Amino acid sequence: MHLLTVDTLEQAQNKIYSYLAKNELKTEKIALTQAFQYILAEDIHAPFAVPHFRRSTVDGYAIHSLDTVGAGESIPCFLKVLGAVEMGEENRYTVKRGECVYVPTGGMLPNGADAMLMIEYAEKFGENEIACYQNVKHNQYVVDVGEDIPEKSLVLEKGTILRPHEIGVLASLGLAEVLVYAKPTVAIISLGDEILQAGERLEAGKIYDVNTYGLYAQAVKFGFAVQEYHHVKDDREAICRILENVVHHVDIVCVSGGSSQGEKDFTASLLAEISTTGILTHGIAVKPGKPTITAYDEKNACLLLGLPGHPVAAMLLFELLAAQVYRKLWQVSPIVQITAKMACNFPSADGRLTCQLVQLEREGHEYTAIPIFGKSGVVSSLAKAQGYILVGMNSEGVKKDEQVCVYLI
Ligand SMILES: Nc1nc2c(c(=O)[nH]1)N[C@H]1C(S)=C(S)[C@@H](COP(=O)(O)OP(=O)(O)OC[C@H]3O[C@@H](n4cnc5c(N)ncnc54)[C@H](O)[C@@H]3O)O[C@H]1N2
Ligand code: MOO
Repeated sequence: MHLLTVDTLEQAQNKIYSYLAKNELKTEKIALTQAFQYILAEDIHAPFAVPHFRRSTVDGYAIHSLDTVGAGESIPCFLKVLGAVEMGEENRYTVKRGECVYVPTGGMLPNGADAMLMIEYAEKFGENEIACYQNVKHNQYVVDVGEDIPEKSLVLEKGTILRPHEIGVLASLGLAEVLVYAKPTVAIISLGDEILQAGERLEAGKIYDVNTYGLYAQAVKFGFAVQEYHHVKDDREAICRILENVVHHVDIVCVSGGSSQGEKDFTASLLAEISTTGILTHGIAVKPGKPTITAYDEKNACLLLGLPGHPVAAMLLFELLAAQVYRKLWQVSPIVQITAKMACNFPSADGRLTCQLVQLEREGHEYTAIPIFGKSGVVSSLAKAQGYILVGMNSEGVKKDEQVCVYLI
């Protein structure tokens, strides 16, 4: 009888981390248009203040706010119009007391003026005058120099995931390129005599390949680049050939299936042969995902993961191992979690950390987490889930109505 000696999830993660951390993280300069979902590899300081000139936030007249003290709907004050600031042009005017200049939204404020009067509260009066029907406050509708981003301030930190929002901020600084971590390249190798590819005829005993596509999308979601994917039958020689080949040109090899101890489960022995470290972990105290294998090839700086064939386990373990360890290396903030109330009692697995997929239901301002029961081979549970909860290996479980952290997926 051969039982797996299991690592805790943390031990398995730390082993991988210690090898990956020996290599310098690869970075590259990329165009801002391509930067979505990359991770920033440098702190960004503002090279200049944003805005770098005082701007109006409305269409109206740049004025001295003190001129409007006491003005209102029935008692206007009168201001002389000097002219208009053109959009995108440098201001040429100086506004003195009793004067004003027309400025469009976003235009440059003239010298002297300290506030904007919206055109809705102004009425043309004669050739060069307006009647002002509002008591305008100092700085009203004006964005000061550096009010948005002060010069030299830290705008974005290294390790920030670039969403459209951060890309907009970088664009405001006039940056056409940005230094990011290069996406680690991934090869996915799905094993199994029973696996069919989409488009092939469904036959008794066969199933369609889920893991190649699920892992592909997981990799993209977490900032990796899938370089190649292969389906290989349970033939030791064939698997060995492909592993020996891909290990030279990707950063991570994800083998799906063959992780357990069946007659045709070759992953562990092959990863032991191919890596320089031998097997780092075979068996993690986590449910699902127990038979997961890790190894590292120092010659090619390649992480080797033997993920369980069951799709729920394969996708989850990719997240817990590859994604979380790389996020730690990149110093990315942890995966977003929300608090929810447990819908029912939920037991823990004996001596294993349980990662339980849950559905979220909203009641008013609170969320309820409903466990999705199903074995880790049940694919439909993946699409129902919005997140997962972790139930500690030494915990007795979670009680109904207890508050839990839900990691969003
Ligand atoms: N005697 C034991 N049997 C099993 C154990 C054990 O400890 N002792 N562990 C079970 C657990 S837990 C898991 S998880 C699986 C792990 O299996 P393998 O990694 O060896 O994978 P396979 O046997 O090849 O496949 C398992 C299951 O997953 C399906 N599969 C595989 N690849 C795909 C794919 N690309 N797309 C969709 N589904 C896939 C496969 O058809 C099997 O149903 O072992 C248990 N057994
Ligand atoms: O890892 Mo297995 O997926 O526990 O079912």
